[in-house]
Amino acid sequence: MRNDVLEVVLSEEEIQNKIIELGKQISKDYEGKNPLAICVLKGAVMFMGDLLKRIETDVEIDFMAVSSYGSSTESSGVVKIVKDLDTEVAGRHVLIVEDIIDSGLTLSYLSDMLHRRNCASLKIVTLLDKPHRRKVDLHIDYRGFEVEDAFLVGYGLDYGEKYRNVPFIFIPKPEVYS
Ligand SMILES: O=P(O)(O)OC[C@H]1O[C@H](OP(=O)(O)OP(=O)(O)O)[C@H](O)[C@@H]1O
Ligand code: HPA
Ligand SMILES: [Mg+2]
Repeated sequence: MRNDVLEVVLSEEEIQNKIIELGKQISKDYEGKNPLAICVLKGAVMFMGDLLKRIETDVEIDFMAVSSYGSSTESSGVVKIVKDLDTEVAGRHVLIVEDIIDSGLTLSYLSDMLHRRNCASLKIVTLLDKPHRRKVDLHIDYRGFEVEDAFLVGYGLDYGEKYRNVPFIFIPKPEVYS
């Protein structure tokens, strides 16, 4: 075990079992629809890879990179697009794949942008949801886990770009932030 873990919040097994469930539901809902899954980089990269393997219908993929946290644990409130999509979304069934929804600012910004580009439908799947932190109203179609109000890392989630490669999700010891 790593020595910077205060508490393991979700084990590798819990995460993977939940992804199997989400994959089944999404496969059923999108049967025959050829959806476009959009990974919100960088945090959603692990979840995207594991989830796609559990979706049984044909899916196309693309990536967007946005950033609002930088090396802080609080959203700056300004969503910066670092990389836009390569794919035309007009007329497509878009599924946004996110690791965590916290204030909701990132996804509210992205959803508005994709609606303006005239996608045929837009749904959101997130592995983690922190509903108590929400600053804007947001409809979430598929949710893995509701989590407590603590800054989490691992499985794609970072603090200052660290911990993304850890296969489980945890609360780090307080000294990590100092
Ligand atoms: O609901 P919000 O308060 O907007 O927070 C959620 C977003 O913040 C994180 O991304 P971040 O901006 O840290 O970029 P990263 O994915 O590259 O870490 C996370 O991956 C979500 O995209
Ligand atoms: O809890 C979190 N951890 C890492 N990144 C985040 N971005 C929003 N909330 C979080
Ligand atoms: Mg981050």
